[in-house]
Amino acid sequence: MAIHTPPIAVFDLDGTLADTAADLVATLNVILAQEGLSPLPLAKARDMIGAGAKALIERGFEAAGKELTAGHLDRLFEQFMVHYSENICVRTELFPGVKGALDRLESAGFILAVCTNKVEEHSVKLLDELGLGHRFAANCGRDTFPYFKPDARHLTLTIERAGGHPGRAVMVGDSRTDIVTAQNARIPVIAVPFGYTEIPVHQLGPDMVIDHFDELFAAVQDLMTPLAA
Ligand SMILES: O=C(O)COP(=O)(O)O
Ligand SMILES: [Mg+2]
Repeated sequence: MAIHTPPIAVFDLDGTLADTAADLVATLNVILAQEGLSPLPLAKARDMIGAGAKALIERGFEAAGKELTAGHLDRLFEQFMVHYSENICVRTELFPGVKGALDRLESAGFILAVCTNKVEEHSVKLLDELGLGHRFAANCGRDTFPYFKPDARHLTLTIERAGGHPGRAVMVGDSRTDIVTAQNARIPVIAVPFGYTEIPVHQLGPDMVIDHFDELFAAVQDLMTPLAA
């Protein structure tokens, strides 16, 4: 690795940078209603987020007691993507402290990137609407590469595209998918406990858990100091 390679922090999007559940579940409920099924409460459906929109539809229909054929799922997925794109930032908000934490990392010379199982177009659109579009050197979705989380290459290729190096990287995420991805890539991972996961994140083996973004910089420093030494 070049001695001057700047450190990089890679963020998951849904449940990590932004609380997207209300808008994702609202779209899911439009699709369920269209199929004659009752809406799912937000509290029940939020933990179904994290493996992409298709998985969310599958999990939603399973919870509503209806099986889908592959063709039917594909058609509903198309409809979901159109409706969600038009309603991507109605109730979605950044989690507290995100902007300050990004500022802190940037002023310490970190490259910032996003690695999400949202499709890239939606990730770009949402981060623009949240006023963060310009902050990330790479914004890589489920369809950016032929690989997606938990495949380590989604993360390592995001790092490469952003101009970073896996040996000077840290991942921040909210789910088992993120933790496994980072572990597969041998990159340290910090978990946030306020995202979308049925199993509490501290039980999923992250290197650290932070309760608020105000704690991120210190956690990153702790994890990366030995790497930088
Ligand atoms: O499930 C999704 O839509 C994407 O989730 P992620 O941003 O947590 O990877
Ligand atoms: Mg997530």
